[in-house]
Amino acid sequence: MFHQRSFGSLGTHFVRTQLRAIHIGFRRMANIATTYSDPVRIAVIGGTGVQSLPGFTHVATLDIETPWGSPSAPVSVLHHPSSSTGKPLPIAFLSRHGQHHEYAPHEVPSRANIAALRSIGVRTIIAFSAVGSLQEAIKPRDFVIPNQVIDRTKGIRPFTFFEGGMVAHVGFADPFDEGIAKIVRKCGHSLEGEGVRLHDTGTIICMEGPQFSTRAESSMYRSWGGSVINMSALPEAKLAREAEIAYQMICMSTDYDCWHDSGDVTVEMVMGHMKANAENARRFVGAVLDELSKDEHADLVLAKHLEGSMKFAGGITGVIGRKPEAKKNIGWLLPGYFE
Ligand SMILES: CSC[C@H]1O[C@H](OP(=O)(O)O)[C@H](O)[C@@H]1O
Ligand SMILES: Nc1ncnc2[nH]cnc12
Repeated sequence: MFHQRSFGSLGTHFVRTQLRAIHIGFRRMANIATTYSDPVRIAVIGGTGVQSLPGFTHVATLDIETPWGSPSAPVSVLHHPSSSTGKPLPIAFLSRHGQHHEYAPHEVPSRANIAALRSIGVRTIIAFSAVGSLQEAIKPRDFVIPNQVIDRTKGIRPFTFFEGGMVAHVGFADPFDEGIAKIVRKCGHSLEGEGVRLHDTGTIICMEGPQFSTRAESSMYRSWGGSVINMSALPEAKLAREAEIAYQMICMSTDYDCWHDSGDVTVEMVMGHMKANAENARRFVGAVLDELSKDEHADLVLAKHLEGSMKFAGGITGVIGRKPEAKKNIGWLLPGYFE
């Protein structure tokens, strides 16, 4: 048993190393750059079933190391052919659960993900999530643009950049970005009738997982007014707020969790709906990027409304009390804020 286990882990390491080598080899063969000199302002985080964004021109793959470790995958820089400006719009794409869905929800390195995106200039994130529906009216394959979240994670995920000698308390009354949400809703409605059904608002219950909910929990969440349930909105949205990034989730319903008589949620169910509706998700994100690339949204995309907010939220620790390691890390995330 012992031998089997140690051989197994060596084997896994070997296979991973080989896969990485093959992957880097492909990147070289495909002539994909490993650096990108212009700032990238918009990122898409892909969730379950969205490990890549087909239909965009892949121009660079960035391996970024942060004080909080490596992100869940290399960050891809894609060019979106903007219909409004004519210039290609660079966007970053990051697969939340890794390139092959190897990170469970509680293992996703969210701090590294958000810090890595911020470090290349990202100020707006559109995050995808596969969710269970807690309301009859939200049918499988419907999209929901959430405006609230209830935290049912268990405190086992690192959830702040500010600790170890730098304290911050940032406002989180509205966990998503209403300015970005308005644009996302408008784009979603423009696709209605072409297979997209959209719910303009909703409350996400973000549970710990990785196991799905019990029937009692599912009923309780419904009685709380929850619209949908996932395992990924937090701490991602909180960390984005601390990084002064405008963050909006787009949820796609894949099941009725376990409260409904149509059958309990399974991974097959989630993946089946994600796969069947992938083209709608792609068209949806394309429409959102088209709209965000317009000059009139430049300040919104740059999250000017959040700029500088952490100087005050994070200025609570007296200069003498700031620990060098924490200061160094925060300096990496928000250069020049706390000198
Ligand atoms: C595979 S079902 C549970 C899984 O799906 C959702 O992932 P994501 O939000 O990344 O699309 C949910 O949050 C769970 O992680
Ligand atoms: N029922 C569910 N519970 C939690 N996360 C989910 N993601 C998709 N369906 C889900």
